This record gives sequence, structure tokens and C-alpha cells, in this order.
Amino acid sequence: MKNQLKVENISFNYLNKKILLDINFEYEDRGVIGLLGPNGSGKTTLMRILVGLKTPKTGQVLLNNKSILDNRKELVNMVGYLPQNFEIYNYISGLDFLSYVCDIKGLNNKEKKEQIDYLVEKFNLSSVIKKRFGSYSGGYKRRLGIAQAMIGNPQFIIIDEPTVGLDPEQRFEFRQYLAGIGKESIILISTHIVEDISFYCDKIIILNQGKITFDGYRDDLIEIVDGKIYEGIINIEEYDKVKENFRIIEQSGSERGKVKLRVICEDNNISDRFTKVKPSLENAYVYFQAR
Ligand SMILES: Nc1ncnc2c1ncn2[C@@H]1O[C@H](COP(=O)(O)OP(=O)(O)OP(=O)(O)O)[C@@H](O)[C@H]1O
Repeated sequence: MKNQLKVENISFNYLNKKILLDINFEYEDRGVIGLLGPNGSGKTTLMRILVGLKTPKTGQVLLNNKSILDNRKELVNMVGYLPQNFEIYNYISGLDFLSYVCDIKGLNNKEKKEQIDYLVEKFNLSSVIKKRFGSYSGGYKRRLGIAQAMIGNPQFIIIDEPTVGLDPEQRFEFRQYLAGIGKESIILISTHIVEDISFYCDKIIILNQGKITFDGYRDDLIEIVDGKIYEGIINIEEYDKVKENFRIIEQSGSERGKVKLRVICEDNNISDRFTKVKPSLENAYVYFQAR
């Protein structure tokens, strides 16, 4: 059976401040959804609503047509969640913690052992699993975090900022893990890092000031921006003037008093020293953030 995540008319306020405004989207089957947006746009709030930790002011979240708020007990096994700052008590070992999560998810002893053995191997945790969590490096903490999110083979996995705090090698490894898991479940990740998206996201949702400003596929995002991005090399003295008239979205190092820029121009009204270029995913993302 195909899995389905449906988010309907979600709004959320902190006191009188509107944080999320009428959020709607749906996704079926499996794959990775990238939730993008600047700081404070509401990504974490939305993710906490998706896993049932916050109650929205309006709307509902349906996992395979069942409301997460009305069926928490039943759905706990269907959902894995890795929060942005995954911390547990320092004196607990990784093993004890995984065992505790297995208990919460109602696994019997045999299932518990199988799951833990599998996850410890999958996430290369064997050298630290019996040690205190407090002695783990940031990379091992993230690995334990994703391992606990996967207990019970959930159909829906929600991960807030998956690669934050990891070094480049760990990031690469982690991206590979996620791309692999995305072949089996629906994963929603929030990130600021465009490389994360280009590596494994099938669908992209951009959130800005609590509203969805884009919901679609990577190529669609680039296509919308296509024709609006120009590149040119200018003298450094001209920089302020260009900045006054256009939004600069990329800049490469200056050489002998010159600088290469990419700018947004929607109406073709730009000096012929700038030529239209195919936007990168990063250009497209910055364009949407600026809207
Ligand atoms: N407990 C709270 N009380 C009041 N306002 C809050 C609270 N938590 C978050 N906010 C506000 O809600 C808005 C959305 O915050 P949220 O953490 O969901 O954004 P985010 O997109 O995840 O940001 P970041 O990328 O920085 O993690 C922000 O304006 C934030 O200041």
C-alpha cells in the first residue's frame, strides 16, 4: 500500500503572533521532501505539528487518512522524529536509550534485539553504543538520533536540520543514509543547506513567514526562475550602483578590481554586459526566499 501524508489548512499562533497560515500539501508513496525556509519561517513549528507534539489552531495532519491528533497511540509507531537539538541525559548509554524507545514503541524482546542490532550496524554505532551519551561527538549524537527515529520502521520520518553540526565527511555519509531510507518511507527534512536538497530531495516546499511560497519539484523550481537570472563581470566601483537596482544573489571573488555577479532581473531591463544564465538550484532558492 502507498503511504500518504496530507496536511490540510494548518494554522498556528503563539499568543497573537501568526506563525503558520493555512498550510496545505500532500505527498504519496515514498521519497524525501525538503522543507526550506529562512530562520523563523515556521519549519520547526510545522514539524512538531506533523508529529503530534503541537496542536494547530486550525486544520489537521493525516497519515494514511488518519488524523495524527485523534490517533496518537496508533500512529506513534508510524512516525519517527529527529528534532533539531537531539539531546538525552548524558549518563544514559546509546544502547539503553534505543532499548527505551523500543519499549515506547511496543516492540517485544526479539524485535528489540533485531532492531537494535540492525540500526547499530547500519549507523556504524558499535564502537560507542555502550558508552555514555555525554561522551559522544556531534556526529555520533546525530547518528544515534536518526537510529532512534527509525525504530519500528516508521512509514513517516521527520528530521529537523539533518546535517547541522556535522563535518563534511559526516554530512556526506548522513546524506547517503537518508537517500537510502527515502527509498522505503516518506521523509520530511528541514534544511537551509542547498546541497542537502540537491542530494536527495524529490519534492521541495518553501516556507516564508509562515506561508508556502513554492510546492513542487526541483526542476519546476529552477524553471520558474529561468529567464530571470543574469550574470556579468563589473568593476568594483560599480558594485553599489548594481546593488541599488538589482538583487544580487551570487558573487564570486574579485580579481584585479573586477567582480562576477548574478542578479535577478524580471523585466529584461539590464545592461548588455549581463547575460541571461541558467539558474542553479541555489539561485532559485534565493529567488524564492527574496519574495
Ligand atoms: N515557544 C515560543 N513562543 C513564542 N514564539 C515562538 C516560540 N517558538 C518559536 N517561536 C517563534 O515562531 C516563529 C517560527 O519559529 P520556528 O522555530 O518554527 O522557525 P524555523 O523556521 O524552524 O527557524 P530556524 O530555521 O531558525 O530553526 C519564530 O518567529 C519564533 O520566534
